[in-house]
Amino acid sequence: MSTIVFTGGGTGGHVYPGLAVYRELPREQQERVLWIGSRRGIERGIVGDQGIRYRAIPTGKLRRYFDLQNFLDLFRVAAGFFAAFWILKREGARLVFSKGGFVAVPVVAAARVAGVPVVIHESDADPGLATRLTAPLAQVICLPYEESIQAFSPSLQKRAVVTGNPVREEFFSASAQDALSLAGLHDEGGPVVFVTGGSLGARQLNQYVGEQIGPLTEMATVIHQTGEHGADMIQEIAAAARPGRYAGFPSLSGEFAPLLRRSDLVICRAGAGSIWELAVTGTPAVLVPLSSASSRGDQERNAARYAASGAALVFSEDQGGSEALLLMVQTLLQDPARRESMARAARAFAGDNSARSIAGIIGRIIE
Ligand SMILES: CC(=O)N[C@H]1[C@@H](OP(=O)(O)OP(=O)(O)OC[C@H]2O[C@@H](n3ccc(=O)[nH]c3=O)[C@H](O)[C@@H]2O)O[C@H](CO)[C@@H](O)[C@@H]1O
Repeated sequence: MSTIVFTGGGTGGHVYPGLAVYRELPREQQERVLWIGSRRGIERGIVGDQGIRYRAIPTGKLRRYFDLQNFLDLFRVAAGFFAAFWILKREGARLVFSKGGFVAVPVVAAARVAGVPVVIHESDADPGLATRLTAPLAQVICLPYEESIQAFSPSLQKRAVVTGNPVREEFFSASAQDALSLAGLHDEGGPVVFVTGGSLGARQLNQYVGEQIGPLTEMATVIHQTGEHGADMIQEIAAAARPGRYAGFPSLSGEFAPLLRRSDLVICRAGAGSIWELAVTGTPAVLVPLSSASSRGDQERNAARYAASGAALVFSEDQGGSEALLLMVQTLLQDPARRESMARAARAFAGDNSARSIAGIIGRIIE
């Protein structure tokens, strides 16, 4: 029986939506899935935990600036291409589904040469480099928004389908009840603020929490996901928090969806996956996008697009420091009617089950 190959990695945003699609496939198709990722990327652990077969290939980063590493990486990408080609042939691959990230580029190129149909999905409002490189090789290009189509040439636009962003099933079904106990806290029934920096954590959010943990925990119970790089600060922040009102974690897994459901407000980066999970759980948010000075600016555009729906507010560095953010949080926590209208806007934004639509596209191609 031929294999369905999933690929994608580098950050959680290029892995979790792929898992959401995987889980919507019929069981007999799930059993045929193999994930191709990198040797050391975040995807290896996440995919491995799901019991999905995994093969690693060499990968190189695609930088937009000049660096001597680029030459080395060219060889790594070429090695990745041949490794992927060999895997696709040996497995008798029937289809490749790419969730993007650098590792996906040689896999999609190999699929094209091997004559294997490719479906790709882009999460961000405007396509990243990997999507721009792989779109011409794809049979179907799945995009989050109608206006995302404009980024492609007229011939590629014909292959584009607007699917929204796939969110894992647990975000639809999670219950808020007992969520705080999963974080080791007693639920007093008061407001809960969840601060999350996305799959890699966010130093800036960690700094804000560190500076304002006293007043924040006077207003609410605070759950804080720091990223691995912030693990060392958790103890110090906990010591400055009101007792019983703070729990910090480098990363969360099964607790994530229930905690989103229980939260009255989330403060987070504006990664595409994070935004769609907020939408599905109907959780009001303050988005603090990674600035265009330190990224390609996708989070600023994601944030602006989502905030325009009324589901979130955007806080940017030039609005002030942690005191200004605290004020915004306080204003929202004191206004339940406003949060209720934000929650309604969020749920309306989420729309249909995107993972199911993409699984349907895959199913029709491999029929
Ligand atoms: C710094 C960076 O490059 N960020 C990009 C990355 O964000 P990032 O990798 O953070 O991705 P998203 O915000 O899209 O999704 C984060 C995912 O990680 C999960 N999660 C997070 C923390 C945790 O402890 N446990 C956990 O499971 C969330 O549930 C979510 O599914 O990919 C996104 C999608 O292309 C982009 O929009 C972001 O700009």
